[in-house]
Amino acid sequence: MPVFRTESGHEVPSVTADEMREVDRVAVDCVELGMLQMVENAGRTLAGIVRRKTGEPTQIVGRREADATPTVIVLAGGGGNGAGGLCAVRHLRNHGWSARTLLDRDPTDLSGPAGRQCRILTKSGVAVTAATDRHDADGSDTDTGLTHLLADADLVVDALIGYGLSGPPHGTTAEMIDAIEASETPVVSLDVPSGLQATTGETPGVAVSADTTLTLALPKTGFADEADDLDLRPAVGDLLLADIGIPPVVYRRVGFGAVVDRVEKEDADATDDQIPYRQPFGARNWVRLVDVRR
Ligand SMILES: NC(=O)C1=CN([C@@H]2O[C@H](COP(=O)(O)OP(=O)(O)OC[C@H]3O[C@@H](n4cnc5c(N)ncnc54)[C@H](O)[C@@H]3O)[C@@H](O)[C@H]2O)[C@H](O)CC1
Ligand SMILES: [K+]
Repeated sequence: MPVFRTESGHEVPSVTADEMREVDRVAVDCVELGMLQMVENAGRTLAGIVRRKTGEPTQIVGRREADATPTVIVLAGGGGNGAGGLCAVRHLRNHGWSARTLLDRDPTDLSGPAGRQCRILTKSGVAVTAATDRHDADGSDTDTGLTHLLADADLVVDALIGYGLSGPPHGTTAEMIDAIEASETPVVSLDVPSGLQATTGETPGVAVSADTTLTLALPKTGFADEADDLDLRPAVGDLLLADIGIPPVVYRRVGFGAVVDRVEKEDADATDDQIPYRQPFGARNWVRLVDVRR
């Protein structure tokens, strides 16, 4: 199991998609942390990273006028990953960023956390549309029109698919991944670059090549390439880890991870509440992961 390291040398164990699902389950069932709370923490941190990357509305230099508003396009799917993207749109707009979102499906097809985040946006007067609903002046199809839209943006957020990828991306989702790949606009992927298997790092079909990946709670095993001396996969880009508020006792209950084991051995008599699993975040709610060891 690859162990990731922060810039200051703090070690963070990685998880497979199934282990992450188990962390989620324990967080919800045993600690009563709500899925929507975790989504909110993910979306808010994502918005913060996007703001850092695009600059204050009055401070942008280079591509735009000094007083321009940064434009961010969030491409969102229908699962937990899309929910985080929709949440980030709200936080970006609250801070004055021009953020809009396009879904890989009709908004009426959303349920669960994505449905809730979508309703919060629409009830706040923010339009949420399917990428296929776009009617471009030049009559171009979804794929081409979307590529133009992305090219005009300052940053694209990829919140289409996270650790829930099942088989090669298909339909509108695959077209949206193609459009991201065809544009040269910087991409921030939420949790996992869409199309990449979180556990193995394989790409069964089209996949996003991210400039930055903001992964949630713990890094995923597939981010390190077993065949290439555990190097970070280039498709992950700059790897950041977000704190989504999961308390250490959840990781202990799930009972995985070399780092967790080692900490337990050092403090074998500690009770659940005392296990000193050291969160790597320090004073911030995200941290950069720079390398990996076995
Ligand atoms: N503790 C956490 O880590 C939390 C993670 N969160 C986020 O939730 C996702 C996982 O959510 P889930 O709903 O299980 O799956 P996804 O959103 O990744 O994907 C489901 C979504 O994708 C579609 N889909 C799957 N495969 C394909 C395909 N081959 N082609 C097209 N579409 C596909 C599927 O139909 C669904 O719509 C995790 O990654 C985090 O981002 C939360 O923030 C809560 C806590
Ligand atoms: K994603």
